Amino acid sequence: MAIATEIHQEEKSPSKACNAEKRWTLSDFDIGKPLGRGKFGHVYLAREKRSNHVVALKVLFKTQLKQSQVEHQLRREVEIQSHLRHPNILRLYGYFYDQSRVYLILEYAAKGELYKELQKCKYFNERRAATYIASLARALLYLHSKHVIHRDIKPENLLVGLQGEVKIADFGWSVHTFNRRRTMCGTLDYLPPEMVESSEHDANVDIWSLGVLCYEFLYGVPPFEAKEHSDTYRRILKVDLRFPLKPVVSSTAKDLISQMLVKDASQRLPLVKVLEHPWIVQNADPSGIYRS
Ligand SMILES: Nc1ncnc2c1ncn2[C@@H]1O[C@H](COP(=O)(O)OP(=O)(O)OP(=O)(O)O)[C@@H](O)[C@H]1O
Repeated sequence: MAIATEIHQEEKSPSKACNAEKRWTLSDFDIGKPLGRGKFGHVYLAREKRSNHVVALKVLFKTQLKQSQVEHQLRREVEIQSHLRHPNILRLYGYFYDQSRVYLILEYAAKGELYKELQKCKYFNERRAATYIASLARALLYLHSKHVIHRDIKPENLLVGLQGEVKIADFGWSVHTFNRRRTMCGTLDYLPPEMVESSEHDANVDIWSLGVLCYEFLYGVPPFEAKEHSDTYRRILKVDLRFPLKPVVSSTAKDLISQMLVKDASQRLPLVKVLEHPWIVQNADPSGIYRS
């Protein structure tokens, strides 16, 4: 399957192909219905005219990007995401811009946002949660092999493809790194202890977030939720992990969560072991697609 970036690249000489993304313009697309809006702009369903490929076109306003000083972050996001190729990572095919806007050409995730599904169901059954967690563990393994740490895994950043496959969609906080990082970022509920303490962190931060996500999938709320931010921080630092009686969750699932939510980052269950954990083996659909 090839969107026109790839088709164009094949048609052009190699030197021109290097700049393939820069040659897109709005007139290359038929614009369809709005898919949603974010902080910095709108997302539309669109079709690339030459290839007929359906995509999601994200339109960002330069003034808003400048005001919020996120141009650097966006550039990093585009640079990282455009090089990734994995079934559980949303493709970024290319980008272009005009005087007032930046356009991102994204893979279309037909089933929309995962957190809406979670809100609808309140919590997922174990087969569904395990299928998503296994897919995400595979996607994170791939990212880490490319020295990319995501740092912001949470339901709001996950989309669902046509077949029901989960896709990591937002790379705003990701970093390409060979070193250990010391930057403070991410959303409170999913912050690992070493990031709360602003100390050095590495790819193991994503294992922590996967543990938080697994808990939220199964219980419908994140594990360290509290009314005050300071209390959430305190609960994270203590790893104040409690499993409610309802909904009923298997002890193997709780075992996996407990092995991912470990304060010492180096002691968290490695992603390869997550995939071998009995709860994943027994519950995850190997196809990565949850069928209700
Ligand atoms: N590739 C996509 N396929 C399908 N729907 C999408 C896609 N990208 C975005 N959307 C929809 O458009 C909405 C807005 O997306 P966008 O990424 O701009 O904002 P956001 O991630 O929700 O918020 P923020 O601006 O805080 O990052 C999403 O919530 C989703 O419903």
